[in-house]
Amino acid sequence: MEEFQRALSSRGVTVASIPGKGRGLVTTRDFSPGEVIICQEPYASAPNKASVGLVCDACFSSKHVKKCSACRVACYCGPACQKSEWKLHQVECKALVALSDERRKMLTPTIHLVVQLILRAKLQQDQVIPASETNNYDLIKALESHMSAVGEDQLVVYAQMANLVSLVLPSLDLDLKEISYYFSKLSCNAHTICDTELRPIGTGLFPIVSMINHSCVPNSVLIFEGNVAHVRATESMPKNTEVLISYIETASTKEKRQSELRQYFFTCTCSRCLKSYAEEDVYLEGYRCSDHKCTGVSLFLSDQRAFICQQCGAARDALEVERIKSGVMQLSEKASTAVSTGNYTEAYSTYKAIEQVECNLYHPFSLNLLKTHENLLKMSMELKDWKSALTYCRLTIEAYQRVYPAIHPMIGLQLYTCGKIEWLLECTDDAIRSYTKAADILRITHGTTSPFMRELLASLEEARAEASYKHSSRERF
Ligand SMILES: C[S@@+](CC[C@H](N)C(=O)[O-])C[C@H]1O[C@@H](n2cnc3c(N)ncnc32)[C@H](O)[C@@H]1O
Repeated sequence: MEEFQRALSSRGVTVASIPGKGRGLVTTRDFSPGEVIICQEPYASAPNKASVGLVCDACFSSKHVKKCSACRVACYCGPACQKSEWKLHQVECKALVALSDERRKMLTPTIHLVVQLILRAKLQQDQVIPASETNNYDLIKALESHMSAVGEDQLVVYAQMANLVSLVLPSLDLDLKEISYYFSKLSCNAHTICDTELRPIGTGLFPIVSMINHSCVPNSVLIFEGNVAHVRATESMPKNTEVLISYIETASTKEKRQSELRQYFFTCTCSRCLKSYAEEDVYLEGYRCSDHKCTGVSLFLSDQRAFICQQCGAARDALEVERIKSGVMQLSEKASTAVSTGNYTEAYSTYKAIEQVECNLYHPFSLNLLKTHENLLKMSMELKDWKSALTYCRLTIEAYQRVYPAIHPMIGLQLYTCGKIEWLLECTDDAIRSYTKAADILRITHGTTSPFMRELLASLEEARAEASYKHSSRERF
């Protein structure tokens, strides 16, 4: 631990005991917005089901990926990644080749992650592969597992999964109880690895990042480049500030956030969660007043068995609301089927029907309506209907600005999409405005050096050049 703390202190952070939270990561110097607090490669990582075979197992790049010719499971983007993983994969490869087709099917991403973790630990202990002060087995051993709080049913699942791991690695003398601990550790310490546009592509265990506690009003953000974790400050953080990220989607009500956090065995006490009456929740899940001229929000009052508008007192029959909601559910199923079969025209018209019903049912700030607008944006983009796409993109940006803090990657990414659509529609000045706003946010959350950011900055330059060309042509003629 001393070596670990020494390595951290050179990065301007330390691990400290935080009342009510166990350990936490604390700054030992000032950090400004956009500064990288931690950058770390995973101790172990595995692509998710949708990305297996499409991304490199070593770096998660999706370019030039080829399968290992022996096991046909592991994938690499080139000789450098294959070589860097070879000592570990050599052992894994033999185990995979020996597996029957039936057993190969059991190799889920979580099992794969634990196999990687066990092999790295063993090879580091045998000094076959190097360990470092910030990426070694002692740090994994010291991670919180909450094993004593895990319920009976979950323990049975962990035991079954441990058994599967031992079937994949029969040549190792594995302690099944210890493997169950790994699964429990992963459940409260592993992070979902997302691509730059925040689509999940895998899971990884990062020993320093695992020291960071959660807040629903975080001061930092975790973004990945490939499978390398980057934690950046999203606000000014003076020395002695606890680094806080969000483990969950923060655009949801307190009840939903607390329920999602149960997997981590704590109750969040951030400023949002401490509010006894959260006005934002009322709007996020609220219904529209039956009088459409009224902007109030209706809440279900059980004693009156009706939804009552909090502004004008108008009542809405609970049974009628339930009937409309079940109609929306049926339409949603129809839309999902249309999406999965690639029938985007039908999906678009079904989401339009949902939007119409929801506009009459929910308050305009409702998360349900936001989801429908996100779906309509996706479908219009699939159909290359750029005008509709622009309408829905702008609507979602307005909603994101209500539900997220000003510096949030989701707002930056949506502004970037908006800029791209405006550019396609030849609305150059609008595109410049959207790209500029996107860059202002994303240079804080994503930094400036990744290919993704270079692409955004190049698009902004191109739009500016086009605008000044148009401007100068107008002056000339
Ligand atoms: C990824 S670890 C973070 C480091 C951890 N505190 C430790 O001591 O190892 C996640 C665990 O930290 C604790 N934790 C994280 N955020 C918390 C919070 N806001 N309040 C209380 N406990 C928290 C929970 O025990 C959770 O399962």
